[in-house]
Amino acid sequence: MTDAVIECRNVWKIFGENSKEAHSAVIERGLSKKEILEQYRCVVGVADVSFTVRQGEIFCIMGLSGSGKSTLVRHINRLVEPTAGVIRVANQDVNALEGPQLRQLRSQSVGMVFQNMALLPHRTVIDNVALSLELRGMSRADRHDVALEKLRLVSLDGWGDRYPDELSGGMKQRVGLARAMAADPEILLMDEPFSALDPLIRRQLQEQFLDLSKVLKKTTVFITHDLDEAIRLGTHIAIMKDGRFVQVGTAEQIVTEPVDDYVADFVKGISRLELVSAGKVMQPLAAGQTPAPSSPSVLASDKLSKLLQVAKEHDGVITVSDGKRPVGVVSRYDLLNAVSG
Ligand SMILES: Nc1ncnc2c1ncn2[C@@H]1O[C@H](COP(=O)(O)OP(=O)(O)OP(=O)(O)O)[C@@H](O)[C@H]1O
Repeated sequence: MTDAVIECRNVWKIFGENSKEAHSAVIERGLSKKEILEQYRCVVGVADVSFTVRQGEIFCIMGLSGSGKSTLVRHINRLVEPTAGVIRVANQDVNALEGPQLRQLRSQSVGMVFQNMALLPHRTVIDNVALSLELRGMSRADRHDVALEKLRLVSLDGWGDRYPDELSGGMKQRVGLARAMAADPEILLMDEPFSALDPLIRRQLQEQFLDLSKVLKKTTVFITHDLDEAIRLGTHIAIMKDGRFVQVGTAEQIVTEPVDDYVADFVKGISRLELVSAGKVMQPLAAGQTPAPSSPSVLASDKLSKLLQVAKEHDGVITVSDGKRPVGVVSRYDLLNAVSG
């Protein structure tokens, strides 16, 4: 599709001197990460990963430590070169970019936000935010205008003249976000940007980021260890293991249809109430079947929390409609089953 902003096709990253031989061996003989290490002294960072992120989407990548998340994401601005595969950003082959085009990709098209963003301690907050604009040669007045606007977006107006060590951890992260946005990149790569923060601040920053994302329509790849965060933010979620994508889908798909025990372990204990929809848990109506007219009705897109509310007030089955006509029913048994997973 034309609105794909990031496309990765069959990307492999194998670290080590014999990476090409190791890559051929893994393609021909399907060796595991462990076997590649033993036989070729190479580490598989990313194994045959393909994905597309469209304009305005937030693509979340999850996986245990060492599963390859950071290595994969760093291919997008070519901080890492692939052993094989193609990475396209805004229809450009990233690995074919040279000198000025590559610099442009890194400084203007793609912004990065990390956990513990390093701010420059001897610069004020506003001068930290305006850094990329200064490097581009923008005048002081103009870059301060842009930086002030970005500080406002992250609710830090009034803090521009302070120094980083006067700010809390959460405020520093917000300055980091404002700095990334001041460069106005089309793409944001976020590597666990909120994970060092306490849960309340983290939640606030997530909400702020979601709001900004809707307004600014940035295309984002977001690494997180926290499934709640991925569910809250992600248009799609990918689960990685040993360099591979084990499953890619919406939060609802990942939680209700985990493809294996590894994914099932990730989603264990996640509340389904705001995630799973009536359409997913209903029994479809058979041809000619009509639900009792007295049964209460919800929409197929309504979540389990809504079904529970309705079930508190009515004993019988609940009708599910597509907005025009009934398409299924949910019994108490179906509902309890869906809530307990
Ligand atoms: N420069 C490197 N040289 C050799 N191996 C590397 C290098 N960078 C990463 N690796 C290996 O690649 C694999 C993936 O690492 P990566 O840092 O991408 O994982 P991650 O999922 O981001 O982990 P974490 O959640 O801990 O940040 C690991 O086995 C790691 O040891």
